[in-house]
Amino acid sequence: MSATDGAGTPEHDKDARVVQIYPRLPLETDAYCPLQVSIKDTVKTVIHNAVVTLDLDSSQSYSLLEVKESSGEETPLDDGDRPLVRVLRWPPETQKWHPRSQGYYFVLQQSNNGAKQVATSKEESDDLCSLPSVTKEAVLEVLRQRFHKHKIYTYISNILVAVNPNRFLPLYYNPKYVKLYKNQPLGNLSPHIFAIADVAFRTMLDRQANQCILISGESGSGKTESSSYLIHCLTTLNPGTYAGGLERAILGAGPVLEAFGNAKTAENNNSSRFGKFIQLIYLESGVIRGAFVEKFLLEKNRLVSRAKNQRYAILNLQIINSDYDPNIV
Ligand SMILES: Nc1ncnc2c1ncn2[C@@H]1O[C@H](COP(=O)(O)OP(=O)(O)OP(=O)(O)O)[C@@H](O)[C@H]1O
Repeated sequence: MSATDGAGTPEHDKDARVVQIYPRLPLETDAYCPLQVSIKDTVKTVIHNAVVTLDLDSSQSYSLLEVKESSGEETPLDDGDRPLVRVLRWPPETQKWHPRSQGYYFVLQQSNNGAKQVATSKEESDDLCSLPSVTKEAVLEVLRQRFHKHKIYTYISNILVAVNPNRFLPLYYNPKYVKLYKNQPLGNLSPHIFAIADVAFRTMLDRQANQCILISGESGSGKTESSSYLIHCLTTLNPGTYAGGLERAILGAGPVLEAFGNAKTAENNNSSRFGKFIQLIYLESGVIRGAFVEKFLLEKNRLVSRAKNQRYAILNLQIINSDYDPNIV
């Protein structure tokens, strides 16, 4: 087996298949590694085989990410996961060789490449309150240095500052971090949005009192994205909650609201032109019963008119650009 430029169409026998693994190395390359994988092979075995096949530095550690959609969302796999089991859940046409542009492949990434280094140990700069002098320059410099180390979160006491990375950092949001931050006092580990969710959840249970998380920032800073991560964490903290379904239902309401209330702006391609108040309703035991999403301050004028260099709301724009006949409805 060897790394190829992806032109070949590997064969497979009935007990094993050839899966497409694309290495993400410090030097960008189009090479890929077609690897024969059996149903029993774990991620650890597959990584080992890929590293040998691609002649990579075996003293480094690597991780394997599953990419399903062509949009490129990457799911980090655990060492014990079995890649072929995942492949068998993909559409049949993607289970044999197909162009990378269609999605459905694996990425092999060096663990120190990007967000794998979500160091969970504490650092002095984790909390801006510990700076010897708190000036605007010092604060910005610390945030900048942390950002370059892929540390997008920083505390100011019990406030979390999130810097928008403008790209998906898969390993930052690995489900294992929900478990890691569970029942940890704030500040015990490196700053993370899951720590905020966990503290709110625990305080609600301990005090049997409502808790509120306020997300604020300028347009495009990542408020909507952060609220999704919070909901993901809050719906998975209690094992009694059927997390997947509820999380899907709450987050699934987002695109519908966004069709009416979002518009492309200079700052954000999908800017929310309304505020959102999301309530998660819990039983005393901490099991979620449901959720309310309330909208406020909708920029209604965008539905009927637009200022210079501004766009209509997404749905209006689609209606305007389509062959839609208003007499039909
Ligand atoms: N934590 C994150 N990880 C990866 N990408 C992010 C993150 N936060 C924000 N982004 C990126 O930045 C874009 C803008 O973020 P988002 O829509 O959440 O901003 P916002 O503060 O809600 O903006 P607005 O106020 O205009 O609605 C997102 O579409 C996403 O691509």
